[in-house]
Amino acid sequence: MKWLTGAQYWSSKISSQAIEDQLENSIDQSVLDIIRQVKEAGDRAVNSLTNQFDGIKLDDFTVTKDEFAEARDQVSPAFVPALEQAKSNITRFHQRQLQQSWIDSSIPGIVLGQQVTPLERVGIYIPGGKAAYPSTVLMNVIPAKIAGVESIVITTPPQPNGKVNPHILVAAEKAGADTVYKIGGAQAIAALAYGTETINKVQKITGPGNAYVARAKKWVFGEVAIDMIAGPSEICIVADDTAPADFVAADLLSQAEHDEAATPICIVWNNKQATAIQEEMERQTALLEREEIITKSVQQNGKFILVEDLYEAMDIANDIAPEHLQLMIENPIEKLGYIKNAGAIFLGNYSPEALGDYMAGPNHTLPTNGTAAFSSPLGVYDFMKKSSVIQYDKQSLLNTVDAITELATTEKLTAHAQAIQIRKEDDSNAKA
Ligand SMILES: NC(=O)c1ccc[n+]([C@@H]2O[C@H](COP(=O)([O-])OP(=O)(O)OC[C@H]3O[C@@H](n4cnc5c(N)ncnc54)[C@H](O)[C@@H]3O)[C@@H](O)[C@H]2O)c1
Ligand SMILES: N[C@H](CO)Cc1c[nH]c[nH+]1
Ligand SMILES: [Zn+2]
Repeated sequence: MKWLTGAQYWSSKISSQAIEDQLENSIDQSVLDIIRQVKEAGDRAVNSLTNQFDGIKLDDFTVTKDEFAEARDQVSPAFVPALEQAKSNITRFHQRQLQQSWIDSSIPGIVLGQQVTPLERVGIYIPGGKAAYPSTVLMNVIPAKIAGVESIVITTPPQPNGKVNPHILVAAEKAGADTVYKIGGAQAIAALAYGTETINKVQKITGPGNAYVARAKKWVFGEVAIDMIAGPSEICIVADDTAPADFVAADLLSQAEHDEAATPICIVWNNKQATAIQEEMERQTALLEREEIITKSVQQNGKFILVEDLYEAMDIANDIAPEHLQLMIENPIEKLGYIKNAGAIFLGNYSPEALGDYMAGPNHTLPTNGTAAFSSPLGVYDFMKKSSVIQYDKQSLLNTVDAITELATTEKLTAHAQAIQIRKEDDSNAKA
């Protein structure tokens, strides 16, 4: 982990941005080339890109019924009840997000309302490069189902044997996805956005992925809707002396293990505490399976930020706007009001991010890379759109003629004024 003071944090932001910009440029070049290939050559391009990036030649990307059946036999007996438990918690939480259409007719002669309609076709990206994420299947498909989306398709990278990870398939089936395609990376995003011979163009793409996936979503936005930029995982822990060093270390490592680009950050105001956490991290890393990935992510992106006090810690956390923020401090709920920017906020020593990743119920698809400053967790609302409803009776319209005419003529839009005036004239003719 890199050690910084609060002052160094604020001044380091400028130089690190330049490095990030360079990185994004090189990823953008590859991503734009991939998108162009898929747009021009459809399935043929998806085929050769899958061969290039996933090392497998596939004739057909669609997961078959036999493959679903095979997957059911491959998962351990304990997996299905664990999945069911998570499904039940995620469903209960997300049902509260369902928005209803409404009609207001409280003003006589006027009906106004908002009609809420589910999207018809959505595509969900499920990461599958360095690890497979059945939990992410639940987190994306369940809100889409609750919203009432008709067609839910999943794309996820094939494994070297040409199959999809069986846990992803079992989760897809349990959550109610319609089709799963074996396509990963930016080529999957392009196929969903523009359609190919095999894949129907969708209306919206949701789901997290690595930097290629995240940038591809950004580039296809406009052709389709996207949920957010959910890229490599981030965890930021604000820890006071009451936080057990081994818990803090374990939580930082839990997100570092996602990939080399994951970012663990710890903000403390006690040097001794930071040293204890660092020692714990080293001890625990050596015992973990994904030691190599963890070490890279910790060395490249990890930070200890040593600040003056809790309030400076919270200022910096707000500035980072992390995907996940853990407040491992005394009485954390009392400080909730200070936190403005975070995808998910975990309070206390017994609410580790891993709880939210799998089981608590709130969504784990969250804005990353500072975008939590202006975006929200994935939810049922991401799978619904709204139409406004307006009905005026004749008298109510006539009551507004002068005001509308004034506004329309101010904008020099006389055809707008005419569309209103014609109804007034119609009324005068009727009376004459
Ligand atoms: N924010 C969230 O909610 C959330 C949830 C789960 C996972 N994640 C993140 O998702 C990410 C998953 O990443 P992953 O890599 O394991 O899986 P992934 O499925 O996102 O990416 C794998 C694909 O990337 C493409 N790819 C790899 N190298 C490439 C290259 N050099 N050029 C072009 N394309 C290339 C390949 O097509 C491959 O199929 C991690 O960063 C993890 O932190 C985020
Ligand atoms: N921490 C990830 C979101 O950044 C979600 C996840 C899935 N599985 C484990 N973790
Ligand atoms: Zn995680």
